[in-house]
Formats: sequence, structure tokens, C-alpha cells
Amino acid sequence: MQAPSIGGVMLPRGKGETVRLSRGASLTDFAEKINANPASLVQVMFNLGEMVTATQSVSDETLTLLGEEMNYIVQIVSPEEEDRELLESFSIEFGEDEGGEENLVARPPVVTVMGHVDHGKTRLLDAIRKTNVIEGEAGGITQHIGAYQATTEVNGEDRRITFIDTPGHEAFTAMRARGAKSTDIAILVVAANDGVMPQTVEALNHAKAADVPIVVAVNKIDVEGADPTKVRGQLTEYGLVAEEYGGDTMFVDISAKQGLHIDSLLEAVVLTADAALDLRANPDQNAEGIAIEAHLDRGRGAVATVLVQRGTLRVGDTIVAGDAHGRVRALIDDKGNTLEEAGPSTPAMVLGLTNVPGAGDNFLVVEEDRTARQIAEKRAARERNAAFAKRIRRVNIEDLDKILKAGEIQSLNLIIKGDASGSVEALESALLQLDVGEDEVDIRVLHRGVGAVTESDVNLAMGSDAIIIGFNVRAEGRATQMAEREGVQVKYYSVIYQAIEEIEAALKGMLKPEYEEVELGTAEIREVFRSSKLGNIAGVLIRSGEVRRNTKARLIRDGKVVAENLNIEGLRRFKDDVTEIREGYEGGINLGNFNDIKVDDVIATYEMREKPRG
Ligand SMILES: Nc1nc2c(ncn2[C@@H]2O[C@H](COP(=O)(O)OP(=O)(O)OP(=O)(O)O)[C@@H](O)[C@H]2O)c(=O)[nH]1
Repeated sequence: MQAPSIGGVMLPRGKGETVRLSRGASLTDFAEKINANPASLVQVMFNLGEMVTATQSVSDETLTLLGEEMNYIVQIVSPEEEDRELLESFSIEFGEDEGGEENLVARPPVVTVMGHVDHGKTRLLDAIRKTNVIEGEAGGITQHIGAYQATTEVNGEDRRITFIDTPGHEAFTAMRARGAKSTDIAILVVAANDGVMPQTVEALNHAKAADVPIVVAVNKIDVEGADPTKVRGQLTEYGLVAEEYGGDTMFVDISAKQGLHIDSLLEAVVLTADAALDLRANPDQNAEGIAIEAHLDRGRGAVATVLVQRGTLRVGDTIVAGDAHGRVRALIDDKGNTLEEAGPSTPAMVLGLTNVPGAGDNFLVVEEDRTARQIAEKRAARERNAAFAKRIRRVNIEDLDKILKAGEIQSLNLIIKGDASGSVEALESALLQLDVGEDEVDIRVLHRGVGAVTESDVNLAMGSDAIIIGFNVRAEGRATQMAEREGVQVKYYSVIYQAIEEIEAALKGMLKPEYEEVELGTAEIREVFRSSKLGNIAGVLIRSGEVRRNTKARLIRDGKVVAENLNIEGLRRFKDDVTEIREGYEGGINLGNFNDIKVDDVIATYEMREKPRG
């Protein structure tokens, strides 16, 4: 008996081993991992009804399906995980403070300012910068490097706060979508004369999704008609309840224009950080953090602003940032002063990199130039490979069940955009009431709003693995392109019940499947043949049902199960390989490596089938 083959090409069967593949891998990558000929995998896919070339990047499902067919467990590795492993291969553990509790020192909170258009984000960042920025020694020309530090006195102590100097949540979500956590606290700016507006809600949902505490700055209180109380009332609806109303969110009334109560706002940030977060880091280790901004400067070459998250960055350090590397030639703060070093939560502009890292890329200091270069090169190669990947697979309605089975998500995250607040609310409440059975799957609406699907929605969806629902609205041109590029699904509906029906159906499939064993057939061993290549072959008579190739089996001797979890690896009738043999017929069974068979033993075959849901 031969090993199963398809079209003359040997099918490389595994023994249930795990094969790890990067997202977007090709059949050639797979073949390399299992030491097989890529052509044989192309053939297997063809037999499964999919035309795939050997070098083309394929979806997660295709890789999984292929694995199942060949008896391998495929594990898809995300880019973040891959990067962690890359660093681990150099014995670097990124994102961990070295040492124990005793090595940790308090660090300033890192703050992002968010809010609706024209509510005063830029003005506020300028006001803070003007009044509270730490005096530099030389006092160079102020420049926007993407972040700055301010000080404020709280309970007689000078406290520092780091501000990300790009107003709006776009930068925040773009970084988060890349897996970087840049912000400890969000300041939500709401103009008191305008009240809560769509982007206010969007911003607060972004912060909530990232689990970042919010401090509300009620701005423009100098303007006539300003109504700070109304803002408090409005935000209550979104779960932000002011402290004075018994909630735990600090609200501060300010005027960015007149510089009113800026200190109170900074104090509120510090108090919120103290109450809600334990912001500490080890300053005595190699520096690590993220790149916030980067560009190519004609005179200075690649220039990147980094935020140190732990350790201390020093001039002369060897550094890798994304796929850039180099020696730190100079560190410069936001006032143009040169720095010798930058500790936790300190932003600094770095000169000396070979090229420009992306915003949200991580950076780290390594001991040797060679290590830095190797890490950067490996990352660059990976980026190139990823660029070949046609489509990054994210959550989509059609494959919800598979994605859930793979354990990739536990909840269905949705962003709902619609033409009117009434319809959006109706859709949301209907969806939240869907009976998804024994609450195995949560439906979470991360954001809802009236208007077109925007790039910001797509960003939020990317960062939270969400599906966007457009109800009687469409996506803006750039948002459509971005969603396509990033593989974020946007589903459009114009009738509420259709939306609900489709999602309910997807969820039914999405519920974790239950499996039951189904007996297929039994075979009585009449004779045992010995083959030099395959070991013992059972000559059998099928007593009941049918015996199929590639199914599970157990061996029964004198009414007792003597071996479990065997595989029907080969099946023959006379000289031919067959896929099944039915009751009453004779044939040969090869149980792979298992050779302990005797005449009169019974091979009972079964398969695990998904239980239909009631
Ligand atoms: N009267 C008054 N005007 C303010 C205040 N804060 C900001 N403004 C004005 O409001 C307008 C918008 O302020 P920006 O700081 O540009 O608002 P923004 O939120 O950064 O706006 P975008 O960048 O467009 O999202 C400007 O004309 C500011 O001068 C304030 O406290 N009082």
C-alpha cells in the first residue's frame, strides 16, 4: 500500500504537528515549513477547488484549510507577535520593565488632546505650551517636534506632563491601529457654546475603546452663551459623569484663548493619573518606546521624535526604530535644546537614523550596531513581504464563525453609521437585543453616529477588529480606499431587518461549535500482511457502515478498546487506493505507524462532527 498521492504528487501528510505561518504567507512558505514540494500544495488546493499559485499570498482561511487537509494545525502569527519573536530571537524582551518593583520610578502621564473640529484643541495645546513648558537652559526656538512636556504644581510638588502635540484622535488611533499604546490619558475638549458634537462622541469612544481615562476640558467659557452645565449633562449620556454629580470624571471649565484655568486642567490630569493609573517605569535599562513622528530633513537626514517609555535614551546609543537603525547623534527637545539623555515619558527628537521610521513604530536601544542592523533588515524584509499580501484579513461577516472558531475574537465589535439618529439607535438596540444564546458572544457597539463612514471610523475599526455598518449612508472616498487597503469590512444596509437578519445569521454560525463523535463503520481484521515500507496492513471485512480514508479509528480487541486516536491512513481494494469501502466488502487498511494489530481485532472508525444548534 502506498502513501496517498494526488495526481502523482505525494501528499505531504503531517501527524497533527503545529505549523506557524505569518499572516499573508504563500504555499511556498508553507511547503518550506513542512519540507514539501510547493507544487504538491498547489495541487491540494486545486483539488479543494481553489486555484492558487505557489508564491501568491493567501488568506488565513486558505492556510488553515490546507493544514486541515494535510493533518497539520496551522497557527497564523500576527505582525505584532512576529515582531516580538524577532526581538526574542535576539534575547530582547520588548515592553517589559526589567527588574522588580524596587526598580520602578514614577513617570509623567502622556496625554493626547481630542475633540470636535474648532472646539479649541490646537489653541489649548498652545496655551499649555506657552504657560507651563519647562524652561530650557539655552532657550532655543520653539519647534513642533510632535510632543512636549509641561509642569504644574500639585500639592506643593512640581509634576510633569507629556503632551502629544498632534491634536485630534487620528494620530492616536493610527498608532493604536499599529498596536502601539502611546497615551495614558485623553483630554476631551468640548466647546461650551457648541456642546457635544459628533466628533466629541467619536473621540470619547476612541478613548474608551483603548481603555484610556478621560479628563474633560469644557472650553470657550469666555464666549457668550457658553453653557458648561449643559456639556456635563450631555456627556452623562455617554457614561462620562462629572465628579460633582457623583461620577468619576473630572470636568474643568477653561478658556484656551484667555488662558483661564489651564493650571486646574493640568492638576486634574495629574490627579486622574494618580487615582486611575500606576505610572511607573524603570529608568535604568536600555531605552524603549515608540516613534511619534518622523520625516526626512534636507540638512539633518532622517529625523524622528520618539517617546521614551522605559529606560533612558542617551547620545551615542545604538537604536532601532521600526526598520530604521543608527547611533543617536543628537537628542533635541521641543525648544531646540540639545539633551544628553531622555528618561521615561520624555519625548525627544533623534538624529542619526539611517531612514525614517513610521509613526507608531517601536524603538529600542541595543548593545551592538550589528544587532540593530539585523533587526532593522529583518523588519524591512517583513514589510516587503507584507506588501505582497494582497489583503490583510480582518473580521468580516461572512467568516465570523471561522474567525471565532480560530479563537481570534470573543466579541463582535461594531461601528454603526446612519442617516438619522433615530435609525441608528433603532438598529443598535435591535442588535444589542439579538439572542446569541448563552451569551457566548458579546455584541459591542464601539461607536455610533450620523453621517458618512469616515477614515476615523476605519481607523477605529482597525484598532478594535470591528465591522462598520453603514445604514443608508456610504463611506467617504478616502475612507473606502482605506477600508479596502486595510481589509476593514464596511457593510451597507438600507432596511433594518435585513441588517439584523444577516448579523443574526452570522452570529449563529459564530457561536462556538460543539462536536460529537459519529460512528462511521467497523472492520473486522481477517488477516495481517507485512509490508516492508508500510509496516502491518490489516486485511479486513467491513462489518457495518463504511470505512473512509483520513478518518479516526480505535482498535478493539476482545471487546476492549486497546488503542485510541488512530488514523485510517490508507485504504485499498485489491490493488487500488480507494477513499471508502462499504459494508460487506473486503479490503486493506493501513493505520500509519500503528502496527499492533491481530486477527479478529475490530477497527471502529468515527469522525467528529459539528452538532447542529437548536
Ligand atoms: N473665545 C474663545 N475662542 C477660542 C477658545 N479656544 C479656541 N478658540 C477659537 O476657536 C477656533 C478653533 O480653535 P482651534 O484651536 O483651532 O480648534 P481645533 O479644535 O484645534 O480645531 P481643528 O484643528 O480644526 O480640529 C479658533 O478661532 C480659536 O481661536 C476659547 O477658549 N475662547
